[in-house]
Amino acid sequence: MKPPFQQALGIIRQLNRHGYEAYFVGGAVRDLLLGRPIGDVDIATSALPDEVMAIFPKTIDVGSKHGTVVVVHEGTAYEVTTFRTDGDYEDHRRPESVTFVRSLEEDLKRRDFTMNAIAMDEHGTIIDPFGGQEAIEKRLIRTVGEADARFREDALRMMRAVRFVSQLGFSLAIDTKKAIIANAPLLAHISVERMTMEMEKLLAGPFAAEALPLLAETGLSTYLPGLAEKGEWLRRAAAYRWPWLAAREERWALLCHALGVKESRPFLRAWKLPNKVIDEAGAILATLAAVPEPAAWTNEQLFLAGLKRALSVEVVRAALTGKPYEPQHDELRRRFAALPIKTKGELAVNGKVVIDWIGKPAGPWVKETLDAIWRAVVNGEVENEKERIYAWLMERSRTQEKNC
Ligand SMILES: Nc1ccn([C@@H]2O[C@H](COP(=O)(O)OP(=O)(O)OP(=O)(O)O)[C@@H](O)[C@H]2O)c(=O)n1
Ligand SMILES: [Mg+2]
Repeated sequence: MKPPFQQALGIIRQLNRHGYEAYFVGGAVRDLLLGRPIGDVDIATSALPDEVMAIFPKTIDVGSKHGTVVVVHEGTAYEVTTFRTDGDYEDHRRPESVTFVRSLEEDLKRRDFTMNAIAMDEHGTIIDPFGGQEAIEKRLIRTVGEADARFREDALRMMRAVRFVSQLGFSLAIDTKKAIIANAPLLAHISVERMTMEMEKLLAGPFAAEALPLLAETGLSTYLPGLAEKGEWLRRAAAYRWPWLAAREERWALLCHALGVKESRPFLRAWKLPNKVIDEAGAILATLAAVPEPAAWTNEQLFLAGLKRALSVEVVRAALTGKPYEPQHDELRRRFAALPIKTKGELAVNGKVVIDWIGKPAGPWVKETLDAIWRAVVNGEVENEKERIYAWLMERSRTQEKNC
């Protein structure tokens, strides 16, 4: 058996030895069949949470009420979840209570999509009662059983469907798509945080250009933060090279640009993103506007942006225009390396030195003077050396006096 299943096999065997059924389930089995990199390995079992905790020496009760116990096995944590059907759904979010069942098939039946409802036993045998493998072969995202019911249970599944389109390049099965269109308003019951997690996976997928217009086509965008009026823009977002982007800040910046968002801050705040992401995406957009083409970077702009952000700006521009970003990146790296200083901290003088030289009490003039100094250094007008800067500063005040 392949890693990482091999490492978790001991848990399945141990449960089997105690007379319980146990299988690998969910995304890991799907990704194994797809030949994709495998994420977290999840295990489903007929053993009740207490029974699981009694068998394994190291367990963490992360939600035994919902059936989930974390088993720490050879240093790795695995979620082991008792076969269950979800109880009553309130507000179309995941349920308050669950009912434990003793059959695998009942457990698989409550899952979202057929490709996610496949199990694998300790011998690597696939158990696929709902045609998940067939859906994978046909590259289709199809709900297990009645689509309306699956989306009413947890409305976030509709976002998951479109996110899988972006990650896998699959299509939505006709009935599944129809049900999303019909149930899209239920998304209003879902917390922004959960929507944002799906949106970030969607934006990072290799097929984001196909998934974004689908948000508009299905009507989901009507219920997403700041996207209600952006249907036409989302359709046009298909033209951009989303997979070229490497960081979440770049993706959110491109989304703002692609949607014609005038003020990125309130838009990104509505998605409840961390301030660091909001700030960086805003800074990328501001610099993109200030530097209208790759050849237009001044030394000062490059210094202020720093190399990392400058590269982000060019990759976002490239994603918008479709022109390759490598030549711009090479040029920016070369120019940044040639800057005499990379940060203001590297300046040979500081505020205290300048106050000593000029002999005036501290005030806004200190920052103004330091700004003039780093600009002169970055532009090659003066060497980053104390005496040279002193001479340059004296010369500057002479000319300034003359001009007054
Ligand atoms: N709203 C949801 C979320 C999850 N699941 C089920 O729980 C499994 C694990 O959920 P999760 O890890 O959230 O998703 P994955 O499908 O594993 O996707 P990823 O690769 O992003 O983890 C899914 O495969 C699916 O069977 C579900 O039925 N409904
Ligand atoms: Mg998973």
